[in-house]
Amino acid sequence: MAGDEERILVSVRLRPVNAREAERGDGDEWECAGPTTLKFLGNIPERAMFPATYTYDRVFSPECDTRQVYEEGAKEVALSVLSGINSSIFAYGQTSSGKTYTMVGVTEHSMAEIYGYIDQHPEREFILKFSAMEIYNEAVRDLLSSDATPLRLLDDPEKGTVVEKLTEETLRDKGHLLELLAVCEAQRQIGETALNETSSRSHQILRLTVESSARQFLGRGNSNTLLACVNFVDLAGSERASQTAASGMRLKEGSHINKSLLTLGKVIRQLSGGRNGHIPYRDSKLTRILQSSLGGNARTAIICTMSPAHCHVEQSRNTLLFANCAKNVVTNAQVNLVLSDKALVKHLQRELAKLENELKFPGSASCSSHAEALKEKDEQIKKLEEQLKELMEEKDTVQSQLENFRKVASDDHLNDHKARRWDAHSRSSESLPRNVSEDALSSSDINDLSYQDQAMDEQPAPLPRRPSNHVFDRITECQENIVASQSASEVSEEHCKEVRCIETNELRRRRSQEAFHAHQLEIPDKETRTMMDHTETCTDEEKHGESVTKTAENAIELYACDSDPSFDIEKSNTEDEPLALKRCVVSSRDIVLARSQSCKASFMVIPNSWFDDLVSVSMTPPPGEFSKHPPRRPEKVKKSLFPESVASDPITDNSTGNAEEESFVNDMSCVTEVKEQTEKNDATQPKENQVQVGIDLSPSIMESPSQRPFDFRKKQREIIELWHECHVSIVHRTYFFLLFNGDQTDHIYMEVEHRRLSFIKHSFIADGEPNATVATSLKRLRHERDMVYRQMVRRLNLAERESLFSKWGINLSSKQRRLQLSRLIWTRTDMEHVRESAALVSKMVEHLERGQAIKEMFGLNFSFNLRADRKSFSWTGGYS
Ligand SMILES: Nc1ncnc2c1ncn2[C@@H]1O[C@H](COP(=O)(O)OP(=O)(O)OP(=O)(O)O)[C@@H](O)[C@H]1O
Repeated sequence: MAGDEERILVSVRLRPVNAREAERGDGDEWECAGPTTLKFLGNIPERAMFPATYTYDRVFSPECDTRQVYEEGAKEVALSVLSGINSSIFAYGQTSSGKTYTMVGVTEHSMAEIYGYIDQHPEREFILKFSAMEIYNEAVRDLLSSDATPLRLLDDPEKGTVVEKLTEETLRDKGHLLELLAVCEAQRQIGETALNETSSRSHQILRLTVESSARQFLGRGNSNTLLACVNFVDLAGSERASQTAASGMRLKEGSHINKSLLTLGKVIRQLSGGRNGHIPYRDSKLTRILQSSLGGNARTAIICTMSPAHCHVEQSRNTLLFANCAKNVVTNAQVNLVLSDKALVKHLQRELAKLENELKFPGSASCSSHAEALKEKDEQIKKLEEQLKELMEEKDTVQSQLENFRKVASDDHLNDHKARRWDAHSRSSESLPRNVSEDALSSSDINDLSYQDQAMDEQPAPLPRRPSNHVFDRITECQENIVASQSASEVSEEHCKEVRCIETNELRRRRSQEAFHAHQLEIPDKETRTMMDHTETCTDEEKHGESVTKTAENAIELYACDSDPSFDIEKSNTEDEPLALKRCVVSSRDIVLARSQSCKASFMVIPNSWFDDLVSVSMTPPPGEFSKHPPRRPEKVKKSLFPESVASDPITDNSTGNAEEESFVNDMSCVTEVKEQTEKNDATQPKENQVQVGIDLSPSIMESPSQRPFDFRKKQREIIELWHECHVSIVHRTYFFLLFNGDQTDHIYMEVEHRRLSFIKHSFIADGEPNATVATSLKRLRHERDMVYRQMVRRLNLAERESLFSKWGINLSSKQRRLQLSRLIWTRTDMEHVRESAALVSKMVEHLERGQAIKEMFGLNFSFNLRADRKSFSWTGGYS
């Protein structure tokens, strides 16, 4: 319990002149000028440093009896023991000044009052214990024991200094106490000095311990006990040895007495100036034992006794100086409450709760620094956790890319193998659509294609013809290859086909019939074969040839580029026309669009099943395996794509199988063209079939872009809407949006994009309801948004991010702001939103700046798993 600071109660008692002094006529040097003032009556030398008057808490004149001294100078302090407060009463003064005389009286009065208090408080149970010791020649002796063996002092962590084996008698009653006091008096070292015939040669400490508890709580386990002790200390004389004419034993006693008193003086002086520095309690037995009473947990009263004699003026002044110091000493007495086990548990629980509360709500200054340190550490941990999370996400992304890369490599290996097989077959005799996945194109594939281009440029030779008797064998083999590779390269394989449309158109003029026939041959089911048989037996071959030629011409018109200055179709003769067309397509875009990875690029983010219908045609298994790999709607597709009006072409039948050229012939590429021609040539063809294959064959779509004015804005808006509906890659959207800005040369690209998206859109709902590819597409889109979300930290500083958040209406105080933003981009189709989305995504993707990105990027692969030897997009490094 917290105590109150108070100063030592210091009083001075001036004893009467004794017989010796009176006999010498020595006395009356001092006068009690008031209850607190002592005045020196003698002459003070001019240069003397000591004052004439002294003020203390109480000054007792020679006329005051010990009762008054007790009442006014000790009682309050002494009786504190009944309240659980330690207390000490000292008597300090030179020999024969009346210390023992005073302390005996004070002790007796205190004991009497204590017992009187006990008698007045029957509700409490008191236990009184008494012990007594003396310190003689710096040895502690038990005054209640006949054994004069010095006692050791021990340091107890709770009690402080304790005297080992000191007898402590539990008082039965007041009479018992008086008996013990008598024993102490008898045991105390007494000797005769020149000043005192019965001089106390030791420091005596009588200790009464009072323990009290409320009777009503006794035995319940929750009672509180007050425990304190009061010391009555009768010090040995503080005089100098010379003044007592000491010699021999007395001189030795004097030196020890003075040692303890000297230390006591040091301690008092030290304490009087505050608690700064070292307090030499341990320098003497006296100060060690009384340490708690000297500026500690005790109330203290010092009664300084002095002789009025002139001959003792110097000692009297020393006593007064000691008193002056003592009155400045501050003590901090506390109530000593001893808790029962149960009460102790309760108390400890309260303390624990208090400490926990301080930790939770650090309000005090002592806790604030710890709380700040904890907060700082928490923030550091949080940052590290975020960094770790981002690193883990990056790791997952890289791992995913690696797996995709491995998959592509595996596909490449497989497709290379197929390609080699196919090339072998092609070179040998036949010309069949190449169904090798573009997605899995290896560098050798690209080289092969380049070679093919070159070969075509240099050798626009007459179209080869295939022997009809090998057709179905080749189809079967091709389909086997396709089925085998389907699972590995399904996406790219299908996606490439659309772009092959563009490729194929270059050759349309010179080999439209072969290509057309090749597609016919890819429909191996019974109905198709019947149809083919029919066409082969058709006698109107010329008519059919014209029809096919017209189809090819339309296709060429669709992709013709008349804006390129290098293209001079008028200069081309008939044989050179394919070459000229090819040049047109190539030179107009500075790249062989047909050769690009554009198909994969654009379609990598588009689920492969968007093309399932068409793939089912190209991948239709041979008749014997049809049940294993049933096409989804082979009959409808077949009817749509290969109407009975399509007749066999003897040229096709007689194809010789130019491998390079045949590799350009793609089943899918022709599908659209054939559809166009079919639409035009066979007006009776049911519209139903067209819709069922998921292609919009409306005139607006099928019209060649070169044949109608180029309304860029309108087309752009339509494409943006389609992007949104088809959940197209936001990177693709961004690239496309930034690359194509309305140049005339952009026309064809936008037309292709528009048609592609229209086709995808219809594929989404080809079965009357959104198919599973929508979910796949959305999943990939979400993945892209996640990448954007992560890139924001790298590409944008805090200010830029906050500016963006504000611009996009994201509350700066909300959580997951970057995530919110990533989920917002490209979610609307208004131009302002589109521009901002494109700007943001381009910022996240390096090197994506208008003008810098060449337009061939339209055809590049925006996916993350491209082979290293291709120019590809990378989130971390732009294009590599
Ligand atoms: N106030 C007093 N009134 C009457 N007599 C007193 C008073 N004070 C002391 N005396 C007497 O003076 C004598 C010495 O007193 P006392 O023994 O108490 O001195 P002391 O300071 O204890 O000396 P020492 O240090 O040598 O023990 C005693 O005979 C005592 O009766």
